[in-house]
Amino acid sequence: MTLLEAHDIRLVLDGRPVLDGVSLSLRAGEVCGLIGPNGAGKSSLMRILAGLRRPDGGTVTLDGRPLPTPPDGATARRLAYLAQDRDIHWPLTVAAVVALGRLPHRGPFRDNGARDSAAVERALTAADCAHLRDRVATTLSGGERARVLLARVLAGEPDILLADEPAASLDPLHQVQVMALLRRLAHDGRKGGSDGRAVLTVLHDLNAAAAWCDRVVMLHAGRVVADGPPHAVLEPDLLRTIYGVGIARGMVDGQPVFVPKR
Ligand SMILES: Nc1ncnc2c1ncn2[C@@H]1O[C@H](COP(=O)(O)OP(=O)(O)OP(=O)(O)O)[C@@H](O)[C@H]1O
Repeated sequence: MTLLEAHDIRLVLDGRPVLDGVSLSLRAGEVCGLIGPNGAGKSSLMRILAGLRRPDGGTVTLDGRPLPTPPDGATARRLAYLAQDRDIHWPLTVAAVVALGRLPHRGPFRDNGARDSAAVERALTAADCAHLRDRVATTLSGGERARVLLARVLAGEPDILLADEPAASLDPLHQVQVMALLRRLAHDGRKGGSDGRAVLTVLHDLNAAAAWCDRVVMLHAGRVVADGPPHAVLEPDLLRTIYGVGIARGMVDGQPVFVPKR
């Protein structure tokens, strides 16, 4: 079942085509990786799918209806967006930053109720931030900040998560934890609500894309050039053409590995 769908999206910035006829559908129960070189248009597409930017052409639908842009309350409860930018500008405690993720559920002028507090606790634990709860968020390391901002979107308990490079500044343990978390979020939703849940995540790490994604969409120069299972999209000839560097593919302990060649 398709939850979120972009059809023939076009975006022009500073007179330059950034997205040129992009179509992509996100289905319930899947983790879909969005890959492609720097400047391919990945973040621009994510912002359009999150309802934060209007495209110059094409349509985005959520549950078959036009996506409100900017998102309304019902949309914000269903769909969350984790931006690539990991800055935290407010000198709030980590617990307070994560609690902001409940805003779509409780409104701006009410305190968190028991259900909100429980969701915040679950999110702090899931993103391995519980021990940071009383720290002032602006004093955290880059990786710690990244996990806190992930916890903030998880606290909103979204059905659809759009995550822009969620594991980019994380150490190997936390990379694995975060990718496993995204996979659980999408796959466990299959068993739960009738509509299910889904994750679309921008990744530069091809190993992570192969290990964790059900499907990979490759963007190049504002166009989708491949869309399919990881083994089909992460194909050495295509990777060399798109990235402009040879990338060796092998298997280690039953897991595909990708190594850019010197
Ligand atoms: N506000 C803007 N004004 C003009 N050009 C922009 C603007 N935002 C993005 N661009 C350009 O649009 C193109 C796509 O940018 P985008 O951030 O979507 O790429 P990306 O695939 O996410 O790249 P990266 O992997 O480096 O994060 C780039 O060439 C970028 O310079």
